[in-house]
Amino acid sequence: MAEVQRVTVLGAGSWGTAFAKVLGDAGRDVTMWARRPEVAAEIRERHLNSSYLPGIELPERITATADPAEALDGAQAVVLAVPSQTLRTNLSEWSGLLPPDAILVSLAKGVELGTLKRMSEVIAEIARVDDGQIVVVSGPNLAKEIALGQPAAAVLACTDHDNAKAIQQASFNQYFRPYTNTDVVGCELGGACKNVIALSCGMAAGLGLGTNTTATLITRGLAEMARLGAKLGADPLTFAGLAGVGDLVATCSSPLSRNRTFGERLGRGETLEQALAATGGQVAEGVKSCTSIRELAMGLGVDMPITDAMHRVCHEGVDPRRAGAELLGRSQKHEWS
Ligand SMILES: NC(=O)c1ccc[n+]([C@@H]2O[C@H](COP(=O)([O-])OP(=O)(O)OC[C@H]3O[C@@H](n4cnc5c(N)ncnc54)[C@H](O)[C@@H]3O)[C@@H](O)[C@H]2O)c1
Ligand SMILES: O=P(O)(O)OC[C@H](O)CO
Repeated sequence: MAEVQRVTVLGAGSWGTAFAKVLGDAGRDVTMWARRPEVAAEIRERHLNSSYLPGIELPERITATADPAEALDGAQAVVLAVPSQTLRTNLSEWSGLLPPDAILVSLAKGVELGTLKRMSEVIAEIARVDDGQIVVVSGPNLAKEIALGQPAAAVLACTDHDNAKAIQQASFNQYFRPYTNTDVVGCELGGACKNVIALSCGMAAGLGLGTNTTATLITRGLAEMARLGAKLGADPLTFAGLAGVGDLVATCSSPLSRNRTFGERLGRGETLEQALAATGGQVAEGVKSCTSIRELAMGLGVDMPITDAMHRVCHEGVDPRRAGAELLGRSQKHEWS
């Protein structure tokens, strides 16, 4: 297994920047690509990214540029840290610049609208690489907490165990503990589905509901993501791990979660447009993934009632209170049917 020392992070948003810090604190040489030249300059010259992680000092070994060719030169691993729905377009622009043997690391948690592909499937298609060259990062990783150096674990999923190990070696440090996993399907579905469930938990909070409701949504959310995973060949154990329960608990309960916050605004009566405006341009993936995951599930005959409800609230104008009442009014069933 070759040691990974030179890493490029494409995307300087919240998680891209926090993950770059993880790598820098693990002793790697990191070059970030930022879409806005002023963000690149601030990272390079002042070791700050005040637009996304105000007050966080970045390691001196992180540099940044707005030129993707410069960023990718000599990279042994390339971290893709852009939103799910723009990954295809972003990567199409970069694919000719990727060093051929570089391990591609996916941070995005979503399912592509239209194609219904997971992120590693989009990467394999656009970068024309074997799936063993793609490592998926998932788990309870709220960017701000990680950037503050608060302890957290993550999963690095790859069909090629050596490549997962290489990124594990490159990223573990005093506060970040990554585990390897070979269940790419389960880890990606967990990461995408939990965003939708976090929307529902936020919505419940916005409606003034308490902990029993949150726990019910988390647990039944877990049941519906596990049903989808089973149909797509995921390992059921994955959903009991960091990419399943772990990420659900973090995202569904933290006020730092963009998805939970978005749902809370809808629950309080804001419109989709008002909630979108309040994100300040940061991505709440569940708002789009509720539609793609619902379509994926429907095509496979998998029942995902909470995801369906979130789609109808976000995109069909259904009132959150009515969506809640309809969820409760469905026909009675066995817990595991
Ligand atoms: N923030 C977190 O705590 C966190 C943790 C784990 C996973 N993730 C996932 O990582 C992915 C990236 O999240 P983030 O928090 O860094 O998002 P963000 O919204 O904070 O940043 C997105 C970055 O992508 C760039 N970008 C490039 N092309 C873009 C385009 N066409 N439209 C919009 N942005 C574009 C933006 O400039 C920005 O630097 C998401 O899928 C998210 O679910 C986020
Ligand atoms: O802020 P959110 O809702 O995008 O969630 C961030 C991470 O995915 C938590 O693991």
